[in-house]
Amino acid sequence: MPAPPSAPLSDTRIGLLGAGQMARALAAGWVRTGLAKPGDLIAYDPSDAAFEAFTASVGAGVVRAASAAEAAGADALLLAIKPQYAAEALPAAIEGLRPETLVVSILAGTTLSTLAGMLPAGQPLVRVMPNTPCLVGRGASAYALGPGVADAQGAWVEALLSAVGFAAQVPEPLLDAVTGLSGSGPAYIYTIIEALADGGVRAGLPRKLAAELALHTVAGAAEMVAQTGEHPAVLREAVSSPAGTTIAGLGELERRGLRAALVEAVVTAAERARELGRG
Ligand SMILES: NC(=O)C1=CN([C@@H]2O[C@H](COP(=O)(O)OP(=O)(O)OC[C@H]3O[C@@H](n4cnc5c(N)ncnc54)[C@H](OP(=O)(O)O)[C@@H]3O)[C@@H](O)[C@H]2O)C=CC1
Ligand SMILES: O=C(O)[C@@H]1CCC=N1
Repeated sequence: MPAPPSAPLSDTRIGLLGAGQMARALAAGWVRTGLAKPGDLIAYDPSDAAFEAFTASVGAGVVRAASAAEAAGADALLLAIKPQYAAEALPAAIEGLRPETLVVSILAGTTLSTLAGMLPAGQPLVRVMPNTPCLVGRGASAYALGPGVADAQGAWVEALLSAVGFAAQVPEPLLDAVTGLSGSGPAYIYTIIEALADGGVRAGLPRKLAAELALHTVAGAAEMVAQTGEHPAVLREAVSSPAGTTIAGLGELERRGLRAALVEAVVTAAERARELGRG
């Protein structure tokens, strides 16, 4: 099997080191969009439960590697373990790596330079920060190319990420901020959806209806920003009648600091990514 990117995406075998939440979201997204077949994916994860969940999401036919080295023998290797385990897990994978194998890391905080120090000299390496909505084709990912990566390999990564959502190439120092915003961001939005639904219930709505209205309100508002191209403030003003309900609700959000809380959440998560990178 030729190494990426000379092979068509669909003919490239992708090894995965770690088959947990994020590996599952990416792999299932690739299969869902027809970019990969389950049999193209060879995953190593010591956890039976994680591998079973991986197979259930991605599809029958995914290959369970018996060792990290076996997964690393694919055409590209996705590093999808926790950053804290990298130093311990990578030596076993390196035994199976070929010099041309493209290593794609999604480890929060772990820099290209740290990873390169753990891999054979000259190993092509890309650092990516995806997010779990890749599972449904609505991911938001950013990536930075390592020094030895050919343009065509960068294009391969861009295609891999674009298949499951938005993707942007960035200078590596921005990736910790990306982690704080879009990597962790789905969790902030799930919290907002949950809280809106709770508010609906407090205001008297049945729980199921409140949950549906909260979900569709968030999805619809995001789609309005995407489709109209308007600044969110313009769209917010269009909802806010003078002396109306919305301005009363917004006042409460300002008093209770929602805006500042979200800003600080992103900044604090980005700082945590930097801390993880320092080991
Ligand atoms: N979850 C997210 O939203 C995002 C996560 N990331 C990054 O993705 C990476 C994975 O995160 P996530 O998927 O959430 O984590 P998970 O814990 O869900 O997945 C990691 C998996 O790796 C397994 N594992 C542990 N040791 C090894 C090993 N030596 N070899 C192979 N597999 C091993 C774990 O098993 P066990 O549980 O038994 O230890 C677990 O099943 C992290 O580096 C994270 O920073 C990036 C973007 C978003
Ligand atoms: O919480 C974490 O560390 C990972 C990285 C980005 C999202 N989840």
